Amino acid sequence: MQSLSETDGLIMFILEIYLLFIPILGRVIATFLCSGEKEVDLAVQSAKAAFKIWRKKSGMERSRILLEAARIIRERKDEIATVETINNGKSVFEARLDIDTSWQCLEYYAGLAASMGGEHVQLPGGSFGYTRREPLGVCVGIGAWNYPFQIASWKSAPALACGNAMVFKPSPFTPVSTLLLAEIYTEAGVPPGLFNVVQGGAATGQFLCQHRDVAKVSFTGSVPTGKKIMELASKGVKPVTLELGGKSPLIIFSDCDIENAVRGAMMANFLTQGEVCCNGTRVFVQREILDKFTEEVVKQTKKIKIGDPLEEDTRMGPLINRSHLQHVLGFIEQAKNEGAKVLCGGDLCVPEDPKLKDGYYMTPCVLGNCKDGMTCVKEEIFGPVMSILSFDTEAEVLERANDTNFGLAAGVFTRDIQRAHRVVAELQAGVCYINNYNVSPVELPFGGYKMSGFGRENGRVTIEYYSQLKTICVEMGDVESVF
Ligand SMILES: NC(=O)c1ccc[n+]([C@@H]2O[C@H](COP(=O)([O-])OP(=O)(O)OC[C@H]3O[C@@H](n4cnc5c(N)ncnc54)[C@H](O)[C@@H]3O)[C@@H](O)[C@H]2O)c1
Ligand SMILES: C[N+](C)(C)CCCC=O
Repeated sequence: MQSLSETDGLIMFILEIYLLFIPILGRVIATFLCSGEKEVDLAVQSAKAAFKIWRKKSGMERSRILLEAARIIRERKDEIATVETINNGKSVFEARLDIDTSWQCLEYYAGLAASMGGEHVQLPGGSFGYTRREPLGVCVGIGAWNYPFQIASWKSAPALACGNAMVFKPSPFTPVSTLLLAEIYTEAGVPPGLFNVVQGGAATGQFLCQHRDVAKVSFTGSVPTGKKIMELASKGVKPVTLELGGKSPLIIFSDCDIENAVRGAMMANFLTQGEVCCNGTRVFVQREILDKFTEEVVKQTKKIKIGDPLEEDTRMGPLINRSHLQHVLGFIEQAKNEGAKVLCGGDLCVPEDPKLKDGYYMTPCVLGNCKDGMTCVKEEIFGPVMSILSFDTEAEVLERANDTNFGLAAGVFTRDIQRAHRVVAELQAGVCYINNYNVSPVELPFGGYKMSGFGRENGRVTIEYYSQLKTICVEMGDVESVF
């Protein structure tokens, strides 16, 4: 049974049922049963049975099934995006981009599945050794609510390509779209139970992390929860991947293409209502262009169309829930008290359409006159709030940009190619963008430095996080015993 403290007042746990509120309308659309210890065990056991079949398949066989799943996702893209929008609140325009990076991820790992292998090493006297890259077993994926379908795809695609099974727990705020992914994998031909979904909050997550038949935990969420997951997993000496929060710097030098820098800053702050882990929310602008940049960014921010995210031209929908909305507005109040200036937005927004009156909408906010010590500059807000800071020199901005416990992402806008590479080499962040922000080609690894986590998603390297290496030593002569 879930404890009431986890409900945040939004999803009300009544015995083992919870009520799902949708952000667009601010009302209940469904009820769900939470998975308890028994259901978690059933899911793990069925994944374990499927793993026995799946691990024996060749890479080519796994590849074909993943490609089929990718094809079905592409075919059902609009439907999945609509479900994601209803559940999360992000604009359907953006949700479609999330679905694109999901099927692309499946295609990418389908492409790698057949070429995963070990190496052969010649030893003296004709003896030799070789390595086998083997799956881990039943892996657990635990997701956040901001990119529900994408997170489940980014975790399951490499896991399955490597021959693992996965039990996935989405956030209880966004339980729906992951079920479509499970349905699609089944339709594509994975053995029943290979990708299982359990529903619930912290308690369900804990059962998963503690289960003795779970080989690995891949987690996306906040730093405090990440620490708990690491502690739980350590008891079973299970490897973990942690994709955690951030407070990333975006550095705009005065020699940049200013129109692109403004577009980049908007991409870095306002996707998914600002509820993005890698957002570049500390926008450092070189003093010579501070006024021009700020004026343009405020002008563009005021133009963002807020409203029903299912409408084609809407670019900002509601935040995930009421308590998060209040949390974000609280940061803006505090920023004002600490001396920041609200240049636009930062207010509750009631769209004209009466059916949206109870939704969780706010106007995107740009804060000026920000200083390094302010709370809005130090803490992850996870809402549509951009903090603008000025700087004078490269050395100074690098020091200030790195002065944080987070290290997920960073960006730099400049026309000086030497400076761009010099600066990113010094930035303490797992993902750095030059002259763009928040694009996510699945061919490139994604993940953080410092307290933003470790392990990676996407890219070739992620194979290493979902497999283990076995060494086989083969003797071709007689045993030379020392005894
Ligand atoms: N680095 C990334 O790739 C990435 C991506 C998306 C979101 N995030 C981060 O996620 C956070 C927002 O998401 P959130 O509010 O859903 O995070 P959260 O940490 O509250 O919850 C994440 C998931 O963990 C589960 N959970 C909570 N307590 C648990 C416990 N004790 N044991 C096991 N599972 C538990 C939740 O039910 C949910 O499924 C932000 O900090 C954001 O930066 C990071
Ligand atoms: C697709 N983005 C924008 C890079 C976001 C990745 C997941 C972070 O929350």
